[in-house]
Amino acid sequence: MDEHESNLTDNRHCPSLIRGIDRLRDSSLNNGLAFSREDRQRLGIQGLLPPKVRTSEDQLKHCRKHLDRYEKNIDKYIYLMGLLERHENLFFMLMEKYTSELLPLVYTPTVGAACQMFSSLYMHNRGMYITIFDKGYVYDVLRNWPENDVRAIVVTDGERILGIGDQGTDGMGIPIGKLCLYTALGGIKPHYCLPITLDVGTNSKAKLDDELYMGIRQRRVTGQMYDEFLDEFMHAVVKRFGRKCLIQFEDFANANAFRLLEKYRNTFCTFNDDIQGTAGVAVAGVLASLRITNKKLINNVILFQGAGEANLGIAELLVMAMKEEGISEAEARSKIWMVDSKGLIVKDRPEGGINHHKALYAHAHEPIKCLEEIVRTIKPTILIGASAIAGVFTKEILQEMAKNNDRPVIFALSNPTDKAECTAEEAYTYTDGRCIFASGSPFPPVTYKGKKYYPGQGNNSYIFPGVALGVICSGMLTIDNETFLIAARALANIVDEEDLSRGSLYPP
Ligand SMILES: O=C([O-])CC(=O)C(=O)O
Ligand SMILES: [Mg+2]
Repeated sequence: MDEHESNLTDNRHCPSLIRGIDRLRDSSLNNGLAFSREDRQRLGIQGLLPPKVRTSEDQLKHCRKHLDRYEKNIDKYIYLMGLLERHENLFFMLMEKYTSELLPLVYTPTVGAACQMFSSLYMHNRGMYITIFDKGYVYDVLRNWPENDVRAIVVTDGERILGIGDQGTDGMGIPIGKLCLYTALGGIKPHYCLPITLDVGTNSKAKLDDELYMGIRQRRVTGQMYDEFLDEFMHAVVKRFGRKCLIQFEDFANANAFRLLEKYRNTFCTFNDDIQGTAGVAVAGVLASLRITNKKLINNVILFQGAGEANLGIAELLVMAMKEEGISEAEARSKIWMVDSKGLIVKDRPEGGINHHKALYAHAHEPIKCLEEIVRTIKPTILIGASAIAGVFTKEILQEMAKNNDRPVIFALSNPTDKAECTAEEAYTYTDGRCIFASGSPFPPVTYKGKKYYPGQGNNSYIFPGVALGVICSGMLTIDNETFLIAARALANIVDEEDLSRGSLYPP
């Protein structure tokens, strides 16, 4: 085996059997100009490449230069995805070398913009598209995937991509991006990973009206037909790839996300990243913040703006963590308040709209609509937003948080960047530099009154690649919620004093 065949590509086929132009066309076996003269002779690729033989180091330098030529992030995304298609190993070497710089290009926030224009960017296939018209034949479609040893699938139906809503089939950018992180951060071999979009239609008028749109051109199928399709998919995955194949649900709409998790969590190897992965990262951030506020978790009052997948998932995990500090479930829930589109969630709210997940946090209180008034009344120590309402944490709200707390904890978790509840700069400025801030999408450091603050990125990317690696390595057949509390504690424990003193609740 030549020196550039990294362990990413092994145990799949016998490398020396794939020769000539096929060798260059297989992204997982291509070494580009790093093929040595001997390799070129031996593999029948002499003359198919320019004469220069480059070291991996030189290849990385070349990629870096190439990448830097692009000004717009979306163009960098296109370049990087092209590199992945041509030369997988080099792509992942680049990701490893420049992780923090490249993550926002391959993943959030750029991937959001990519999904919005995915059909018009389309150049090459990656992953599988299974449509509602394949109902009855999902297993046969899965048989078309050329790899037999798939260990993990990230699947979306594209209905709630980040905070930007229904993207239909174009939501595919998300499973692709998530699985890039499986390899780049979790070290999971690329050929173990399969991104899948289930296309049941889209309710996005922009997509339906776009003549370049690649998905099926109809409104979303719902109800029994949708459920049967999902059920067929789950069973087809097990039949095709085995019971241990991990299925990560990503960016499904709220009701389906909760319903499908309940339905499958005890019988399939599955988790929902938006509910459980986000919970893991947010709880890790909260646990790390306690080292700054010098409080026990149970001595906090936590207010959630938004009562969707992310916040309800975080709340559940916080309840679990508080119970471990010795209080009852009821007591733990009493410390958590939620706000949805109709205002503070309270018992017997006249407007109703409280499903059974939200009802767990509906306390006896006067109804209040306005978030500012809610913050003034409830006096939270921790304020967490995941409602995709940009700017909902106003100057007044941030000032109120600073008035009531020495070190207010403020998380603006919505993605991508332009959906954040407030910017890092707003958070530090309006709390006079005292807040402990984290956001879902990355913000650059902020200098306020001469001090530089480094906001942490409370994104589930700290959780899902590691959880997936653990699940795959241990052969777990189901994944309980405790897994995510363990992950949260593990993450909080590697936040060191230097991170905290820089204002960051997460490691770099
Ligand atoms: O993808 C991300 O950056 C985090 C996430 O799961 C979401 O916002 O849906
Ligand atoms: Mg997501």
